[in-house]
Amino acid sequence: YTWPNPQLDELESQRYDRHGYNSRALSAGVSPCKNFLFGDTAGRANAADWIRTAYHDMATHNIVDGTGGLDASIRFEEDRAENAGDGFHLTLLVLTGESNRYASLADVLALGAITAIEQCGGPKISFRGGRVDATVANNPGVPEPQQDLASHIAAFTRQGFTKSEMIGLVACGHTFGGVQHDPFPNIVPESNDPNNTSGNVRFDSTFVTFDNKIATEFLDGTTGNPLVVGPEETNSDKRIFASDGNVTMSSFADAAVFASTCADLFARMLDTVPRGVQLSEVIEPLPVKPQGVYLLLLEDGSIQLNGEVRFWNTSENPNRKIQIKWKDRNGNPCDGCSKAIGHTIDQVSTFVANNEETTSVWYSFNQSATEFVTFDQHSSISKFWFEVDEGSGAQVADQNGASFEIQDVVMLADSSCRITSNLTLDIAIRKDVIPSRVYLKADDFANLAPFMRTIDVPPPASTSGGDSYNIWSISDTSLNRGWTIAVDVGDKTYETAYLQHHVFGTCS
Ligand code: HEM
Repeated sequence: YTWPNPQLDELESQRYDRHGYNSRALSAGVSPCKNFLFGDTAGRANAADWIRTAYHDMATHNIVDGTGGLDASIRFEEDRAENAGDGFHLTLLVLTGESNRYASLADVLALGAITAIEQCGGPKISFRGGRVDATVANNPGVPEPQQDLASHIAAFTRQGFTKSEMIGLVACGHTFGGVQHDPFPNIVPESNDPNNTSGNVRFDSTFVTFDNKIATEFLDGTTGNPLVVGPEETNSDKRIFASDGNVTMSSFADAAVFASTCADLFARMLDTVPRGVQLSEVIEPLPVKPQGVYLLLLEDGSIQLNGEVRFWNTSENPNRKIQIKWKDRNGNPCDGCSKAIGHTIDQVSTFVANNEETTSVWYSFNQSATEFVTFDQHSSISKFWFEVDEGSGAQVADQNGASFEIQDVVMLADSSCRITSNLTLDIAIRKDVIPSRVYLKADDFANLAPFMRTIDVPPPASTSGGDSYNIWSISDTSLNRGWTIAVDVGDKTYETAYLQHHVFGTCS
């Protein structure tokens, strides 16, 4: 995709910015893989809960009528017997906080599962974005261990999976985690282990690692999987795994076959959404990605460009020099529209999948850079790009000629300020446009899922702000999550970058 695309930019960041500089929160929840944020560390793991939650959320899908699928409806379904245990509740507690207007809770549930799998030894999984959060529960239909094989085959057929895909998906899921005593006392006896108060009995000997031991231990008879060696009535894994004469499970003795089969099945599981929901293309990392880019109208009348840029799959090079270059408001090249941008050795991040690490380096054109990028408000900016010199001549990084576009119709003025939670926003709007509406778009939450409110900004009593801009002002105490400022002009909407952590001075 082409930057800027606020939704895909945000999903790309949550998907790929895992460790180190500018890392997002999901990976911390499963680092290390045995991490469990709610006490009892030996028996449970967030990684297992996040994967199980994604499956149970999806498992209501009906391929015939198109209802159900990965849509975060699990939050209305937690009290059903088929959703026994507190894993869903605990998962939602963590993952809700990562959702926002661009990343639905359902997208974050998918990302949580992908992060857990990829980071804990699993293969890279294709991720598409655009899931829509349900507002009510779906029909029940998550398989339960005491049900017979015929009903499990029927349940997976309804979800869109064949019998061998059912065997695969159960094995891929059950390479993580286990069964706890509390929700399943008939399957797992009470535990006296002070380190494992949930009494969790694991599906395989490596319960926080993606590997094919779920299959090899089943095949060689050493498995302790409580859904294989437990009471016959609830041995659903035993019935499922053996349902094709062990053909599928035997193929998983080859670790590469297991990994590639699981990569496909997990991706299909996560892409199972209610009919009518349109998912994006598979989101790949942008090779050169600006982030947090915004314009600020300063009190001296100049405009400041703030932001950072990530160079994917790149390592440190002390000889590297990077320039940001830009064109003026009218798309014309301009003298002096070029500046060296800054980097320090802590501006490095990493991403893990397939047991391989990818390194990225970041450069800044903001407070942490040596100097700000500023320009005159009359000439302003319309697009920018980078020139990267690794020591052997400059290469252009401009999205294959498209450059990185930025609008200058609306931006925050530096005179904006705060008194505790009361923000006074001074909004600079270009004088040569006639806005039909100026409003804030503010993120909010209902039933653990994000939604957007709008707050209209009243027109200014008098005009000010220099030759090119008028200042509109509003005070608001409710902007405690992400927000943008939008301006409707004709049938176009201009919108600022998504502001969340902007630092305001205190109002005088
Ligand atoms: C017939 C189908 C299935 C049945 C009957 C089944 C049953 C169960 C049961 C009884 C538990 C124990 C839950 C607890 O004690 O908290 C469990 C855990 C788990 N299941 Fe399944 N499952 C099935 C399919 C799947 C699939 C398709 C996936 C994912 C692809 C999956 C992923 C998990 C994970 C990761 C756990 C571990 C949770 C933890 O340790 O907290 N399951 N399953």
